Amino acid sequence: MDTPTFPVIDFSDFENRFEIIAKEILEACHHAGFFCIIHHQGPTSAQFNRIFEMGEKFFQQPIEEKIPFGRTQIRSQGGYVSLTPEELNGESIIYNLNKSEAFDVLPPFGNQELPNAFLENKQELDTFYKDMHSTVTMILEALSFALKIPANPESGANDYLSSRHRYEDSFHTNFFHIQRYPASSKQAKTTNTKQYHCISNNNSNDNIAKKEVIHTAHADNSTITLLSQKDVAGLQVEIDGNWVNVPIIQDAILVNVGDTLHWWTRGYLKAVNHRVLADPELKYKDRYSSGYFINPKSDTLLAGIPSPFIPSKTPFIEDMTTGKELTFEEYITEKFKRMPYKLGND
Ligand SMILES: O=C(O)CCC(=O)C(=O)O
Ligand SMILES: [Fe+2]
Repeated sequence: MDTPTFPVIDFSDFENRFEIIAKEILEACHHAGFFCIIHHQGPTSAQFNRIFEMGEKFFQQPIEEKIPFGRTQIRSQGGYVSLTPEELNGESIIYNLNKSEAFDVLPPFGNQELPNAFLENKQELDTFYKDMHSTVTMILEALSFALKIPANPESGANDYLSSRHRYEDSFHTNFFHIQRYPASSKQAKTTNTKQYHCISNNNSNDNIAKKEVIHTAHADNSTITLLSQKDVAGLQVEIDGNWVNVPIIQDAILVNVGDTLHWWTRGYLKAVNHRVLADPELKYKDRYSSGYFINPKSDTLLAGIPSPFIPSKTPFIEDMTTGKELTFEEYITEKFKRMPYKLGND
């Protein structure tokens, strides 16, 4: 069998080519669960690089400067995720099981306390955030259309999914995760090799030595995630049981289905495992990536999408059979209860 290729979807002339693009998105979400968009109207690589520069400025400081911004509970909102176990006021800071440190930026209108590296570029950051969300809206509208969900009877918009992920409702659910994997020449030795537990199946024949994996195989919790990797490759996605390398394409944005959308569409749209391997370049160069994790409003019922593609009845994930339909808040609480170990919200 041929090795699957990574889906690339061209967003040029979006309005006129809407139906074609929508179909391609649906096919990619149904099959690969992962794709990248090119010629889109969202942030460019140059804009992402500016955000990575802000991250770099923050990360390169001594740990004492970063600790005051630490995230201290599994579900806490925003802030610094450390590479090593650290404490803030006697509480453990959430630290990364992967070989990376991270900073989670919340949507701009919530007044998150930000370190200077971000605060001094607040306006640029806010614009970037909004632009990212506009891209999310375009993708969700296209998906609603391709899933044949009836349009809004008042406005005619395909807003079934996007109206449940409105920018102005997103403060407590969405976050932008900026991540730095230090060059291996600078890495301290860590002994932690625990894996994320995730709901999606992992049928992979994964015989890669653990030491080469710098972000273990997992599916995201989100509805969808918008990802970007800078300069140093290494991201792989599991498609049809094969690990497929995700190319770095100038100005492309990666998109993937998360567990919430997988559950919500009863498995029609797939949250697939992905991981990061140490690329040879990582020896000398830090690797940066970012993820914008989109979640629905807390009271959104994750059931009953009026689409002919989606059977209305649960259950399909054995683990999560509860006998009743769940809101996002109930679903995520239930999910975290069942997960022996979970880091951050991604
Ligand atoms: O670093 C990457 O390229 C991927 C990161 C990722 O999958 C995540 O943060 O959920
Ligand atoms: Fe991920």
